[in-house]
Amino acid sequence: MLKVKEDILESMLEKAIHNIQTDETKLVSYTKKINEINPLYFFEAAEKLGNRTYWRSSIDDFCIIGVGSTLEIATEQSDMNYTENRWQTVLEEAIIHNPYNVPGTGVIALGGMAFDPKKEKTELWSNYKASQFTIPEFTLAKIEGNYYLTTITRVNRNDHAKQLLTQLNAKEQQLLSPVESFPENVHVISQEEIQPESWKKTVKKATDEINKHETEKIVLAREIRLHLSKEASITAVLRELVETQPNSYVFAFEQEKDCFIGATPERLVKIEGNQLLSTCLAGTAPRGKSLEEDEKFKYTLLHDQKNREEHDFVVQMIKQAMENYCENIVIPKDPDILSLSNLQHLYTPVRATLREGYSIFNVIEKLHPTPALGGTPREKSLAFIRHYEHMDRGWYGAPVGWLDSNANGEFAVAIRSGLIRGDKASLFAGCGIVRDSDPEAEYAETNIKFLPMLSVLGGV
Ligand SMILES: C=C(O[C@@H]1C=C(C(=O)O)C=C[C@H]1O)C(=O)O
Repeated sequence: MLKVKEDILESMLEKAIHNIQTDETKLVSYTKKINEINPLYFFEAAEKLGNRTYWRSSIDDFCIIGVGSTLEIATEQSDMNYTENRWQTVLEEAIIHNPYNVPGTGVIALGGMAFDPKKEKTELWSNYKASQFTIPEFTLAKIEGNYYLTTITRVNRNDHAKQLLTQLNAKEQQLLSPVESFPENVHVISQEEIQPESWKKTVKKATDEINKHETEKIVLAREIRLHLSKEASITAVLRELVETQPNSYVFAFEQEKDCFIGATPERLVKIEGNQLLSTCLAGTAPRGKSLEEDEKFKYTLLHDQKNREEHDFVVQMIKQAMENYCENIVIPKDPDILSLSNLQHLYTPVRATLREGYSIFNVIEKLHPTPALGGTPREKSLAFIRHYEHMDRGWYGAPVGWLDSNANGEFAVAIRSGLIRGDKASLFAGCGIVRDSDPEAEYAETNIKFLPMLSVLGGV
């Protein structure tokens, strides 16, 4: 990876074009600080400049927006080798100017993957690959009160630096100009649950399977389909998610006319330098209507054997997975509570030091799917889901996130999410089934898990 000192994009472009001998292309990446800008205004202004990606962290003042696509790393293969190799090659050949040693700046890829590439893909997810990462043409990063704009251009030997620069400047101006009006949000006109009774029967089937000692935990998800009052404005939906789900990651991945969007509380992995953070999240209770009731639910959740067992499957699996690539693994003995707007979860943070030679790709591959979204044991529970679940999860329940050229990155598990397609939307929610799960209670739990998305679409 060649780090150049020139801080003028034009001379970088000229030099890159001049040095290209063959038919190859080169990435030129230039990062600068810019004045404060509302990320959602930037997102809105980008509407006509290609697919957009939005990511806001659950705990830090950290938001990234990607606009357009300079390069796609996409594959229908299920392992991460192709993506990792391609990403490494891209970085080795890139010319990068980034004077800020801040995670999330410089060359960055944003993307996600399918929950289970072995499950047949339906038309619903036709625009999303089994693994798809975008290196955007423009990236806005808002990090701890600072604003960084990165421009990434792909040049070939026939390009003209001045011409490229004029085009980039015009787009940049469009992105940074104030938007005239903020779009209005939609509301739900009609709502269809996909086979709820059959889903409850599948829950029963899962508990039978568990009682036969075939498996210990199986996570089952279901879908609701919405008809919206008009084509949804992704900016408007994001604005409401950001406001209503302060303790969650808010994400949106556009592909053509579709957008996978949500607000998930579940971190899969965060890597900064060699410090790794993961989260075990499983076990659910509603929020109380009064402080007293809320405390009661919290206490019951912390002491409920079924929920503790469901949670512990995740803790044990993540611990084991970490042992492959990490040292200094620190896991609290007992879970804590993570309170969200609509419900609360048992929560155990996992901290560790990533050993040298391992990357975020290795960790994702080992962790996904954790028993919070798949089950225990992994292969048997996945086989059950593949066979009996009447839906195409697509990217729901899978890792989504970002990584940068300094090997930092963060991925969340894409739950509390939905796929918006114009004036239609599919929302997804699931829950962990264990020995004594009751189909009606699990059904009720999934109804609460639909709420974060359903409410921002004006459905409640
Ligand atoms: C599967 C979902 O959530 C997962 C399942 C949970 C549970 O069963 O208690 C809790 C948090 C998540 O790990 C979902 O929201 O769709």
